[in-house]
Amino acid sequence: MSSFELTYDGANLQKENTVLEVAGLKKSFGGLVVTDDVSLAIESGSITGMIGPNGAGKSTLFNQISGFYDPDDGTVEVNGTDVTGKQPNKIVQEGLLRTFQTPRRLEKMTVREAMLVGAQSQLGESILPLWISGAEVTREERANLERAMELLEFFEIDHLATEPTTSLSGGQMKLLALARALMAEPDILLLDEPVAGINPTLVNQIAGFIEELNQEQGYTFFIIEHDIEFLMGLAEEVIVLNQGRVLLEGTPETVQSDERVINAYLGDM
Ligand SMILES: Nc1ncnc2c1ncn2[C@@H]1O[C@H](COP(=O)(O)OP(=O)(O)OP(=O)(O)O)[C@@H](O)[C@H]1O
Repeated sequence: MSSFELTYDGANLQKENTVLEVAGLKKSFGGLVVTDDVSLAIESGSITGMIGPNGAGKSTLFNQISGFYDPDDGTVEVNGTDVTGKQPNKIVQEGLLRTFQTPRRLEKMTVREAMLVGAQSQLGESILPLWISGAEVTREERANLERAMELLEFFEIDHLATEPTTSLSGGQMKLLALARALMAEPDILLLDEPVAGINPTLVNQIAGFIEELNQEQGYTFFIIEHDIEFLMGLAEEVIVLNQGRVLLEGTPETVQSDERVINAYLGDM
């Protein structure tokens, strides 16, 4: 595995050790209550998992935290700043970014271009390089290009840099989604099913990447995943969501042996 130097400085950290704090988040669609009074806190430098049955409200919760949905009630704080109801790119600027279950294919772009456009849309800034914008390449653009290539190397997809994103496999798209997310240098990354539908070798490889990013570079992760082995191997803390509510929060051992969790979720697997 190649390494890359991270310019992460934790500058956004203000509140003691808490990078994300969610209080009383509620969201309904029509008459359906999807998240119901969800409160949780994520410590800086941790890996936290979230499990729960299909339709429990996990992705909806991530959408509210990251600004893709407006909560009906409740608050979201990132690094001590209230970001409730803010646009996703503003929340990225505060240090929180989410990935999606199904990454976009980014038609007509090469992998390298997708990295740079990713950073642009995530940060709401123009960082398009010369070959896209025709403008003079600034020092910042050069730095972004360098970081893009370092990240592609880290995820071992640098050989695909000039390939169209449409030629990537599902697993390679998952790696690209992670690499693009890191362009923004978020303090906390919310990953929505980062290993769904990919082969076991790549699942292990992605677990290794996440572990390295967490342990050696200090990134905080909050991960939704149905692959229990993957999640329990990575997370120190697991939150169980059931019918829009937090059923339980605890270590992987506590959660896996809890009868309510087995009945509501694990028993079906
Ligand atoms: N934009 C929306 N409009 C209407 N209903 C929605 C919307 N988004 C989510 N829902 C509904 O909210 C419920 C929870 O969906 P959500 O995707 O959050 O569940 P989940 O726990 O992530 O499930 P899964 O594990 O299957 O991905 C579902 O019944 C879903 O149909």
